[in-house]
Amino acid sequence: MIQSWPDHLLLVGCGNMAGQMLSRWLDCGLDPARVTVLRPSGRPVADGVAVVTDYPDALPAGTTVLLGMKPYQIAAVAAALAPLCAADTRIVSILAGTTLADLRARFSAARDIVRAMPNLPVGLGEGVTALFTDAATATQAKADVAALIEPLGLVEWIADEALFNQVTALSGCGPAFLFRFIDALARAGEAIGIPADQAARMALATVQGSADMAARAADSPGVLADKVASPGGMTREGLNVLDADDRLLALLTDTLAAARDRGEAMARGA
Ligand SMILES: NC(=O)C1=CN([C@@H]2O[C@H](COP(=O)(O)OP(=O)(O)OC[C@H]3O[C@@H](n4cnc5c(N)ncnc54)[C@H](OP(=O)(O)O)[C@@H]3O)[C@@H](O)[C@H]2O)C=CC1
Ligand SMILES: O=C(O)[C@@H]1CCC=N1
Repeated sequence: MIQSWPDHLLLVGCGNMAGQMLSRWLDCGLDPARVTVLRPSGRPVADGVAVVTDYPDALPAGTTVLLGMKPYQIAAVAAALAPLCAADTRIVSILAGTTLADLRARFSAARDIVRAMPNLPVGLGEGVTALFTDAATATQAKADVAALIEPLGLVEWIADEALFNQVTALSGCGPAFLFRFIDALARAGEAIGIPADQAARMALATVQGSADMAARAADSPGVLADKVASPGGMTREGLNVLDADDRLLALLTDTLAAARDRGEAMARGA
């Protein structure tokens, strides 16, 4: 597709997550002169990107604002930013646990508000971003936001905001769970006698190769697992441990549920 970028993009906060999004956009051709980053530290971001430590007096017409600070900072940010917003200011929020209703209440002048939940691999164009908005957001704004997010990887519109904490648990938090898995696979290898550095290399490459293969395969991951397992062989014995009482499934379900519950608590202001 031919990428059409916002004329003006203001990032409020540019840390781990928004920084990855911006890095990918710049790699894909976004003109840095269109970007302003507001961050208290004033730390430089990238060549040509303006960094400010305070809000401008006004926003250029049609500015797209990416809210990329921590969720608990929304009240302070909205107090300073909302008076600068007009009907044509587009707001994209990546704040976990911050509902569209909350954003609409705080940015009442803005018509187009979209919740986005990216994950860290967006910096490679291999991320996942969930999107949600409501009927008040214009169709063109939805399309423009989707086009902005598209270079980051998989884009999934979520029909029901009630599922937003669930998808955040799966894909937003997911990289942390998978990094933990890779680490645990390596440490388990070490525990059964493989030198630590070799186990770390082998665990990472095994996960990378398996994910790449699963992404290209016609078979589902569940079927692929069975293809690795020779009847009466080693893999089946290992799978029997993971599968006993749905151990791995139960562990991951508990993991996602805990993350989801925290999102719901954050939405209640906890
Ligand atoms: N980390 C992740 O994997 C994901 C995070 N998110 C969401 O992204 C958001 C940011 O998380 P993350 O990037 O991890 O956090 P970071 O701590 O890495 O980044 C926070 C950013 O906010 C800036 N900031 C701090 N105070 C203010 C303020 N008062 N006004 C404006 N900006 C401020 C910081 O500035 P400075 O750089 O100057 O310190 C920094 O750039 C959160 O809302 C989180 O829910 C969503 C999906 C995944
Ligand atoms: O931990 C958090 O709250 C955010 C949301 C998804 C990833 N990081």
